[in-house]
Amino acid sequence: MSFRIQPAPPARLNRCQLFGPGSRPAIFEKMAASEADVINLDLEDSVAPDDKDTARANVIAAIGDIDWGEKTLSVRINGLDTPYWYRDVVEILEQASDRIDQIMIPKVGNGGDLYAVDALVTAVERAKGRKKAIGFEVIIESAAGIAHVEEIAAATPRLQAMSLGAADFAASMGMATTGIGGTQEWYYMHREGQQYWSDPWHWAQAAIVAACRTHGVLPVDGPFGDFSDDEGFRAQARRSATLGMVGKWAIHPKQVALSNEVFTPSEDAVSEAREILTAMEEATKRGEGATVYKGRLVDIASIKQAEVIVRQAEMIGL
Ligand SMILES: CC(=O)SCCNC(=O)CCNC(=O)[C@H](O)C(C)(C)COP(=O)(O)OP(=O)(O)OC[C@H]1O[C@@H](n2cnc3c(N)ncnc32)[C@H](O)[C@@H]1OP(=O)(O)O
Ligand SMILES: O=CC(=O)O
Ligand SMILES: [Mg+2]
Repeated sequence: MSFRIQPAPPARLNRCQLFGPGSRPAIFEKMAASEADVINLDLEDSVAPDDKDTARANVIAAIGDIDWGEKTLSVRINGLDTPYWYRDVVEILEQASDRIDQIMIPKVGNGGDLYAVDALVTAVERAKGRKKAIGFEVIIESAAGIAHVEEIAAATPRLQAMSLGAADFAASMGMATTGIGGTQEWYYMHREGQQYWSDPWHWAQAAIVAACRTHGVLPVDGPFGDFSDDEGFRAQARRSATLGMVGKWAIHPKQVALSNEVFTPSEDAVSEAREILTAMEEATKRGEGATVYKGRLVDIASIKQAEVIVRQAEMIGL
């Protein structure tokens, strides 16, 4: 309980973030033509060390040269524990066109990491007279990141979105898996000869959602590595949506439609939400705070739940 009003996150679509290596410019036009709401041109882990400079140059050129439409355009820079990151920030902000919307900072461990990047970004923006302030998005993908998740969410007004990076997260936590996201073979309960799989990502996702919602940041689920497993992707994305996340990464173009499908409310969900709002309007006129809709309780909290879905539908134009 608090007298403070929960801040609204940025009012933009973030159902799918499509990634592509900055060292592979042949796919940039395909990324731009995709149905993803956000494009992440990667300078980090999908780019080999010897290709870092070329990838950076490719990305700087592509930001201005390619028609990215209405998409949010983001570049994932290298981590603060590498020799590359400062050059990523400086060269992008000195040389790339204003079309870039965000930089994504991987492996953040505390609020101080964002302070450092913010200081550098602010200095370059001022020096170059850049009019459009760049936004930040971060990846929580380490033990330190999840331990300081709320501090990170509160660290800078530039922060727009926060993703869970299942691959690095698993490595940092020492998890016994090489799978990127999704069901993990050993994470099960056993009862009467049956195995019941549980969700090892749940607690980290819930912590991210809570930190994000407290500070008006968009919570996003990261990669699902097995791009041949559509049902696995769908199940992971549905769990994320149920927990309050607004979208998911695609590390292959075939995952874009799956992510958009899950994070776009269905016609039935939208009409039900609208009906709940109507039922509550009528209840309010009768002086009631609670009423019955399709045999179940709806009350003032139901208005807020329904509004989440209706707002989402309105943004998408449904
Ligand atoms: C853990 C993390 O950090 S995840 C984030 C970082 N990782 C990444 O960015 C990886 C992004 N994905 C990729 O690099 C690639 O999709 C790979 C390596 C997984 C697979 O690449 P390919 O072997 O070329 O895939 P595939 O042959 O199935 O591609 C099918 C088509 O999609 C295109 N394509 C492949 N990846 C992408 C992409 N990310 N965006 C747009 N188009 C793509 C291919 O060019 C090909 O196009 P075509 O039909 O016109 O020839
Ligand atoms: O960067 C993403 C991850 O899963 O690691
Ligand atoms: Mg990572």
